[in-house]
Amino acid sequence: MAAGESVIRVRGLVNRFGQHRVHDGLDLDVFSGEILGLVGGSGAGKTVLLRTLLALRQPQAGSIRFFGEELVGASEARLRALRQRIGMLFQGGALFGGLNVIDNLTLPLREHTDLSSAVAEELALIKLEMAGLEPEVACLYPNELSGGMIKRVALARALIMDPEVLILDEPTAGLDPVNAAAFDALIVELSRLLGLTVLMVTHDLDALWQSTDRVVYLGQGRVLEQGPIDTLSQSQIPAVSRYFADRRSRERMN
Ligand SMILES: Nc1ncnc2c1ncn2[C@@H]1O[C@H](COP(=O)(O)OP(=O)(O)OP(=O)(O)O)[C@@H](O)[C@H]1O
Repeated sequence: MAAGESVIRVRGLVNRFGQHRVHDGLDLDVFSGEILGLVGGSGAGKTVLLRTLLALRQPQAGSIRFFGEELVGASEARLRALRQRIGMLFQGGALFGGLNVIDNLTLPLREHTDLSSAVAEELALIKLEMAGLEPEVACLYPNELSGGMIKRVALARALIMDPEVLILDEPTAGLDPVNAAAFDALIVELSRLLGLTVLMVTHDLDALWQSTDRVVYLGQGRVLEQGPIDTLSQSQIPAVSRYFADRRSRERMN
């Protein structure tokens, strides 16, 4: 897909819980090769949007195109094929506690490919290295890993099927500033190296400044404003400027 084309194109998205319209005609584009930050106040609908993009939830109305293909109403077989082109890093890592690192990493390969165990393990070790981890980590269990290592293993697993799009839900939440900055730098490096398109939900101002090409602010069920972070952080829209002022004062207190 050429740079500048929409990898994800959302139009007129409506998500409703009873009378509560979380998304009310939301339009969003994620362009090929960009790192897009998604922000918004608590309850703005960021998680519901990610779940809808991953087809874990059917919206009440609207269109979602991934790589030009409509996802809303697609067959389970088509969704499986699409999901293989998307890497997802959930908050907290979502690693399987009963499996060691190498088995967590090779699980998607065992489910979706016919690769031999030896090749799958070789690939997993390459992804571990890409995520900045030593091969010795492969035989550890999740409860033997630090918070930063869990994020990196989860990132290695998100990359295991060579996705074209990476979706990250608060990737640096819970990390100290040094580990968070290192993780942000890794995301930028991998995105450039692999030509990945990245959609990242984050409240972390440092991550927004260091990593993103563009930021989208979600509010009142729609995209209220979008642009580079220096533009957004000086927005004249009251909800957006309040959000950034609030984040700045929280980060000063930490
Ligand atoms: N399964 C559900 N049933 C009813 N309401 C829901 C459900 N899931 C989400 N909501 C509502 O949808 C709204 C958006 O929730 P969502 O989790 O997407 O917010 P968010 O932007 O991710 O917030 P935060 O930054 O606090 O994580 C909230 O008002 C929430 O209560």
